[in-house]
Amino acid sequence: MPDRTSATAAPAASPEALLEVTGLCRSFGDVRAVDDVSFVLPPGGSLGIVGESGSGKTTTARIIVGLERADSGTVRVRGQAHNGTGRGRAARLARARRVQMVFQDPYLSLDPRAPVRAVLAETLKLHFPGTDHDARIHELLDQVGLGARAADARPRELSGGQRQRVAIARALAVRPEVLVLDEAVAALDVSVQAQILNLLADIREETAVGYLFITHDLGVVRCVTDDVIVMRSGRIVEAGRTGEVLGRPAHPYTRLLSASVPRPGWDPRAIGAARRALAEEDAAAS
Ligand SMILES: Nc1ncnc2c1ncn2[C@@H]1O[C@H](COP(=O)(O)OP(=O)(O)OP(=O)(O)O)[C@@H](O)[C@H]1O
Repeated sequence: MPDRTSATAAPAASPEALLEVTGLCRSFGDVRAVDDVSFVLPPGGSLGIVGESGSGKTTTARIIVGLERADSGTVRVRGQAHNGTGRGRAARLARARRVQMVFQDPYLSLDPRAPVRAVLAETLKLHFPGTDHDARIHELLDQVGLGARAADARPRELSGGQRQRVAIARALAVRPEVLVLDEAVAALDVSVQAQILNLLADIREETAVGYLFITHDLGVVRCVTDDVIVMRSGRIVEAGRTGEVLGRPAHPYTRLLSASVPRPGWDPRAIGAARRALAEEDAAAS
């Protein structure tokens, strides 16, 4: 089996990195939510973070966008420190221009009563005050496949997929370098999910924005990421090229995640076997 566990535990400092996370740690009481997490996202790359519920994916994402503080470790965007210092308004806006986040539920992140035009204008005014934003609003709607008519709709009048397009447009409004997508398609039905994933692939090609995809869905990871890290109990247990990690998982935990996905010819007993292998590995490690 390939050893993919040590390569990412301490990535070499890379002048080419778009996003570089090094030795990130965060505990809540006794819970080590994020435990020495390090990875590199290259410019225009797409990296998936997978793991079961509670493995530390969201806490990692929240630290990267500045919604949560780290106990230790660094986050750098194009070599510049992105966490820790600079809590003032200007520093917060500068951080937001570099890294934006799209959440699972656009209902919670969008004001349901504000027309889409106002949602986008608010973000544009905040980051680019004193300019006329009409043309940019139409450009953004076009970019996410919504017609100009959507500008006057309120989020509650839109479908789930359309709302998520608005949330993506709002994130793109500041021309971020990194987009963190936290279970961004999990609430959508599969056909709409596919449309949004296609849209995100097109946007990456057009803009060279880098993606950090937080998801528990290995199908999503397979579709839209180049590289993946697998988290368990706050730690990275495996990392590498997505096709290789999912095609030939090296760690018993990754094998368990993979065995848990129903597919043609799938035998649910594989889950039991994978669980036993993981328990054996845990026992040997303790
Ligand atoms: N604000 C908090 N206070 C206390 N514990 C927290 C807090 N945020 C996260 N945790 C704990 O940290 C661990 C990691 O949580 P996190 O949400 O990062 O995992 P996750 O992999 O994103 O899970 P999910 O897929 O369910 O969102 C969990 O044990 C969680 O209960």
